[in-house]
Amino acid sequence: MPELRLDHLTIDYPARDRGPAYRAVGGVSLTVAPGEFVSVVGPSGCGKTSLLHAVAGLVPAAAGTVSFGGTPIRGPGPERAVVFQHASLLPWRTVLGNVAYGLELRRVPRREARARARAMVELVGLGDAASRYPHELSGGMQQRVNLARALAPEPAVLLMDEPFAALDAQTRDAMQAELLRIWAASRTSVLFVTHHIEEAVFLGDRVVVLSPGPGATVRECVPVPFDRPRDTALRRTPGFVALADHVWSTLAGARDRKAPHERANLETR
Ligand SMILES: Nc1ncnc2c1ncn2[C@@H]1O[C@H](COP(=O)(O)OP(=O)(O)OP(=O)(O)O)[C@@H](O)[C@H]1O
Repeated sequence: MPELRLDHLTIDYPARDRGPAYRAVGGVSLTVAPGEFVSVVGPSGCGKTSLLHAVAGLVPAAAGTVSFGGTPIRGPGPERAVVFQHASLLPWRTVLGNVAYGLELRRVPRREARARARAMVELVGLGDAASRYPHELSGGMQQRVNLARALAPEPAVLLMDEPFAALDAQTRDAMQAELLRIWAASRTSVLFVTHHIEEAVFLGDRVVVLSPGPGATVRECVPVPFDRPRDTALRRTPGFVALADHVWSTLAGARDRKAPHERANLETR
């Protein structure tokens, strides 16, 4: 199975006037093994989304490379699927129709597309809502459809950009547990960008902490040693709290530990 590799990835944005380009990402090296779940955190504006977009093939590398299975990535490809924060479903299509849509675009025969879409809709727990329209769904249900739509073409890598940021805390917790269940069943690799440290630790095999921009680099790669499957009760264990605290300290670059309310302020934009 091929691995995703970022090798000294550098991302520049051209200046609006004649000034120098803005270096958002300044040489990030990272590998994501087949089936691995890697979380990415970093200070606001450090270049997390830019990094994800470069892996998706939506933003070019100014220097360095992104490759999948040894082949350089130069644009979007079917082996990589992106899940954004907002589901952006087609309002005139049902849940099933939305999930089948991407397959139909890829010229998968309609019957097969519907069968595969049906399986994905079941996988994300929306079997009973397959014929509903997006406006009849809660935010959490819409994100499940978004996830099913991304998974339907059976990508090798799932690129997720704060997919649960717009959800309330309870739904977010439920969706994290759901994502782990779905990931375990699909065994895709996941690169997951989030502002939320507990989320990064709960989900990931590793948490990659980026430094502040401009020119963000990897400050630390923190292994997450907790067994799987992970239960939501894990979040309350001393080991989890200590690891989340370590990630937070690394992110803040601070030696002192801040009070939880200060930490919450840092995690939100
Ligand atoms: N298309 C663009 N043109 C110019 N500058 C951009 C563009 N996209 C992003 N940037 C800049 O690059 C930097 C990194 O942005 P990016 O959105 O990747 O960071 P982020 O870590 O995902 O941000 P946040 O934490 O706020 O979600 C920011 O300073 C941003 O203003």
